[in-house]
Amino acid sequence: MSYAVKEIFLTLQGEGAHAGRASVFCRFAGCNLWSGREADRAEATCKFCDTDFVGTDGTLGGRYASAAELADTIAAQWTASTANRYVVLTGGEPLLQVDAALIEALHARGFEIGVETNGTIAAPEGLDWICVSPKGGSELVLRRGHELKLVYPQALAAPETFEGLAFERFSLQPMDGPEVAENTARAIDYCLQHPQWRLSVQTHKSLGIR
Ligand SMILES: C[S@@+](CC[C@H](N)C(=O)[O-])C[C@H]1O[C@@H](n2cnc3c(N)ncnc32)[C@H](O)[C@@H]1O
Ligand SMILES: Nc1nc2[nH]cc(C(=O)O)c2c(=O)[nH]1
Ligand code: SF4
Ligand SMILES: [Mg+2]
Repeated sequence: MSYAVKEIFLTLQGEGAHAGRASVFCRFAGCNLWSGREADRAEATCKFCDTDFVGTDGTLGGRYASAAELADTIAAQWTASTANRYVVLTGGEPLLQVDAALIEALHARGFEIGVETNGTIAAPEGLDWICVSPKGGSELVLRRGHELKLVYPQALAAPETFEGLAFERFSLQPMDGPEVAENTARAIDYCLQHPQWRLSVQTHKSLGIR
């Protein structure tokens, strides 16, 4: 299988339970909940996306012909010693493309594998940290995992809907956009009143890193 990748870069995980962790990000092209074109945003299932995942024109973007080729490119971005290697597979929607061959190739190179997913597609075996971020109006297929990270507020996805699911960690992430200040205040209030949830701020944005 070949892989369509938008960009690959080394940064700190900015969000959720692993915030602050050195990570190679592999952003796959394409998503099943939005075309990525502004003209289609109003009709998309997911309308608030903060990411350009269209095409393969980003840093180290391209079509990778094999799992080994993609895993080698990811490994080449890791500048530290081989200890604590961590890769975050994101997108776009990574589970449209991530398969057993890629998981095996990344593990063989010493990586722990995290994934950021919208939860609408079943996950292959072997992922080390599955972070599910449900989108109102879509069907949630991944109903257990390591982290559930809800962008807040969403009209069709109240936190109460998810609080009984089998996740180790529940993160509430203020929706970025024109109302981020108000969304952040509301998320803080929600976490104070519902301590099952922990606030996830997008630290990379305030730090000015990718
Ligand atoms: C760009 S998505 C890619 C992975 C996957 N498609 C998903 O939605 O989880 C990465 C993360 O950014 C979050 N996100 C996207 N747009 C956001 C926004 N405007 N404000 C806050 N978080 C956002 C998503 O919910 C997800 O947790
Ligand atoms: N630093 C940083 N952390 C992130 N965590 C999740 C991201 C994503 O777009 O999936 C992201 C991202 O784009 N940058
Ligand atoms: S599901 Fe993820 S990648 Fe797709 S449009 Fe929504 S936030 Fe963006
Ligand atoms: Mg992002």
